[in-house]
Amino acid sequence: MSMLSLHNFQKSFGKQLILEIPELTFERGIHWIKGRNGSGKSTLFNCLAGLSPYQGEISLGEINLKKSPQAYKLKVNYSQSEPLFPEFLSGNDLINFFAKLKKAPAGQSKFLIQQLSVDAYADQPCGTYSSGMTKKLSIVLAFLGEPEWIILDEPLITLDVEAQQLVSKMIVESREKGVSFLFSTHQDFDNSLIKASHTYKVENRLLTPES
Ligand SMILES: Nc1ncnc2c1ncn2[C@@H]1O[C@H](COP(=O)(O)OP(=O)(O)OP(=O)(O)O)[C@@H](O)[C@H]1O
Repeated sequence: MSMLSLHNFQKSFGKQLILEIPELTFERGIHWIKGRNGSGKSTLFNCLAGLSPYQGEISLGEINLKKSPQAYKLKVNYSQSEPLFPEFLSGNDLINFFAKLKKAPAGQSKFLIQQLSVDAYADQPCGTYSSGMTKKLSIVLAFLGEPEWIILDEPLITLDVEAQQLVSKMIVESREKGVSFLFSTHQDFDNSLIKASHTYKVENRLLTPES
């Protein structure tokens, strides 16, 4: 399992510089990124997931995201804060698609959809889902395959308490199997659920370690 690192990283929208991270390595573990709304957490995650262009380098061990995007994306999974899925596709359509893309082991999709009770609605079109149902689907997609890292933007928002506990349990159990995590919250939450090993704050374009 490899470390995730940034080197001379900069992200701008037009002329506006949003983030500047000269050098940073995320060691294996569970990393909690804090920051107020608009500080740049989602922008950072979109870059780390390979969904948004940036300047500088992002690497997973020896795998450079710009040079080997497919190899990188096989090992780094992502759930967006408020995901939008095509409303005419069903949860099952997306799960089957992602399972192939991420080379999911046999039986994994079934296990995950049962674990989060997504099986109750996975045959319905995504356009009919509540925000909590959409969020649970996106969490299932983020766990598919054999990722080394899973990035979860605001993993607990819009979920009921039971689902929050299930997702927290999935994170803790996957960590025990060696998977590392980056997750964000814009407000404090009870860290005894997820047990983050490192915390950071996004502020003034910088990502500063807190512990
Ligand atoms: N596509 C875009 N074009 C221009 N500016 C953008 C774009 N996306 C984000 N920004 C700006 O980048 C900054 C960081 O936004 P970002 O969404 O990453 O913040 P965040 O910390 O994730 O907050 P939130 O929790 O509200 O999503 C904000 O000032 C935002 O206005």
